[in-house]
Amino acid sequence: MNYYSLNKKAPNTSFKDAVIKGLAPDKGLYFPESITPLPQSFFDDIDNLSHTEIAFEAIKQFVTPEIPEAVLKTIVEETLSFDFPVVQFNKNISTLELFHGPTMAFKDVGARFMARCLGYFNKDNSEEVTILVATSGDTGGAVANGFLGVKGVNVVILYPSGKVSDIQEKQLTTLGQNIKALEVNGSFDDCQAMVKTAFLDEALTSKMQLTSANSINVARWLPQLFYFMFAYKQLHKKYKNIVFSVPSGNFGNICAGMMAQQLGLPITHFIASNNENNVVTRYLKSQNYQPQASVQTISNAMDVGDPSNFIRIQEIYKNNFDALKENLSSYSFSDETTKAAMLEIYEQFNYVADPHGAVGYLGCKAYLKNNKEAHGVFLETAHPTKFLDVVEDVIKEKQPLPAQIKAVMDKEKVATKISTYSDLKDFLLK
Ligand SMILES: Cc1ncc(COP(=O)(O)O)c(C=O)c1O
Ligand SMILES: N[C@@H](CCOP(=O)(O)O)C(=O)O
Repeated sequence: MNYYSLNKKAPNTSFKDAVIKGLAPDKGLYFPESITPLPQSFFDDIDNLSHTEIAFEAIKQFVTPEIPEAVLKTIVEETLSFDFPVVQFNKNISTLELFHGPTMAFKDVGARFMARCLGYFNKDNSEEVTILVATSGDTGGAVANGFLGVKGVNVVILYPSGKVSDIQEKQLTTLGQNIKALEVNGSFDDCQAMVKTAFLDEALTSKMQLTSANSINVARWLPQLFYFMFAYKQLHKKYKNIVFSVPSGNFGNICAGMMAQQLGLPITHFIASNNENNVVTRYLKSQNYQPQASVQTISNAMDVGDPSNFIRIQEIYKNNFDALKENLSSYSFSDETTKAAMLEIYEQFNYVADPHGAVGYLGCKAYLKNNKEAHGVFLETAHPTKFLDVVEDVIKEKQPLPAQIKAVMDKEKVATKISTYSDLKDFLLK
């Protein structure tokens, strides 16, 4: 499959090149040249397909022939070595748990898939790649884990100082080897802007092959479309009118869901559930897209003021505001409302939600108020113990720690503090 740049000022390129470059030379995000819906028989037969068979069929057109089918099968099998269960709360609401991977957030799938694609492209170790990642909390840990020890790959993670949870910080600063962490005096948007600037800085790109493992990169972004198919498989016999509420920050996940819908998955509607970083909620009300400096919240991984992927969503809907509004609702919630929702979920359903999932739950409820016939699935995007302080404070109960969290708790943080783009450049050139 070939990809074009959404800035339309760079040549179209192959999947391989799009993955290795991350961002197009004109600073645009790559987007597939075509999207061919899957045959109806795929959806009719979905109950008989395993997760890996579903994933293979769904992503094949986007990555072949650069990744041969036999290799793709192995990549998908290795990527999806954990579960994606749906937990039903009642006849109107379910949650899809996306936190059963090694770093307990939904980023594990994209990071593991991309690591294997890059590993395949660099199988003869001919070219060293430096991966730059900006994280508001979870991408960093998932990428660190996914790329740890991968030959020929150096990973540099930028995270906003004091704005990620303690566990998230441990996950991205303690692995060592080919993983380096930079603690940035700024916000996630500052980290993301520095990364994008680096891609276009010839003084760097002439000396090293830089790429991204954020959802900018098509190999990190597209595998997220699997989740929506896995949920559909578990629910479609009971419910015909399925809507997804996606806790959103950089809008990669919800945009991947829209790609699943383009492939023919019968999703009735999407809900972008936001914390107070709500550029998209405001846009759907005013038709005026106004990114703003991010504010800090308890759902910190969604503290994004200028989401990268909204431009891909605009592309899917051909910049038609009415068509987008028909398929997407968006709501924004304060920390106080989010905490109240965490308590409500615990008391009513005996379920411990993390703050991001709780925002998704609230979005679901808001939409269902006027759409009572729908079944809402909110994505539980991270395990609650990644946000231990908030969760235990709200539900007033100690949480048992999963093995993945225990494994990093007592490790020593190693990070270099930086403040400006020139600090990043110096670090990379050292
Ligand atoms: C736990 C969690 N929920 C939600 C999000 C938002 O996802 P996206 O950036 O794809 O919108 C993130 C970060 O990406 C996250 O880590
Ligand atoms: N919420 C993310 C922010 C980056 O999102 P990405 O999907 O573009 O990597 C995080 O947890 O880091």
